[in-house]
Amino acid sequence: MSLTLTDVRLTYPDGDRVLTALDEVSLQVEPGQVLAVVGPSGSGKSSLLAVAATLLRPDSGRVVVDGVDAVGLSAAQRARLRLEKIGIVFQQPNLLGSLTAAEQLLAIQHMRGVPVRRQRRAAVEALAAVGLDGKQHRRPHQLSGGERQRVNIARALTGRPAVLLVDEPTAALDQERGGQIVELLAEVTRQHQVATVMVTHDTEYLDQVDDVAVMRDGQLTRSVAGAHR
Ligand SMILES: Nc1ncnc2c1ncn2[C@@H]1O[C@H](COP(=O)(O)OP(=O)(O)OP(=O)(O)O)[C@@H](O)[C@H]1O
Repeated sequence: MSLTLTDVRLTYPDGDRVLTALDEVSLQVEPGQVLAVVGPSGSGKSSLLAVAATLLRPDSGRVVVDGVDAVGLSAAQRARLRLEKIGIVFQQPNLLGSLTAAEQLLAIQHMRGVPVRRQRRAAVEALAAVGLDGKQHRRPHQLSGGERQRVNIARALTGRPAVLLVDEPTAALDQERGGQIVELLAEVTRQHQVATVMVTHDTEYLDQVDDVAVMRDGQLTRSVAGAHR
């Protein structure tokens, strides 16, 4: 249930030249671990998440998700891999406005072909596990920003993914709620034994993660400060 990137190179066309967004990037995240990736704007963090999510195919290198080498797969096979093994938490909780918190989770299960009736109880339990006990009937506008992000995290975990990819989860939150969200991510990572990569600008929460890597000009280096656990 781990995530491994080996010597990943990704370029974008840039006029008559190419821009190297990821320059021989390697990383490994084990089940139950959170790797935080920090770095300046434009350094390649979103590109890294997109490659790890198998949304972008690298020019070269290997991306192995829970033992499956994703680079050689067709688009349809990658879509299935994402559905079965990868949970994604975006910066803005992109919840559907007309659905309740529980229905957000059920909609994903429906897309996976799981009969919805059997899943209702699991959805309520998953929401309780992220601290939303009793709020399963609320629609997004009836939840706070932090609570919406909790629904987002519960939804990403619904399919029991091997890998959780998180993009700036605290960007829309104040410091206290941001800290609580990172704490929750660390907790669910251990409970569900997922391999989590979290891209963040917020360096104040890094004491809660297992490892920190720094992205600069497309190159990823391990930070000394991160190796504290
Ligand atoms: N679709 C694209 N086409 C061309 N260049 C791109 C594309 N997407 C990103 N880039 C460039 O690739 C580099 C890395 O971008 P990326 O979005 O991965 O950085 P980032 O670290 O996530 O930045 P931010 O923190 O601002 O979100 C930047 O120079 C960016 O301009």
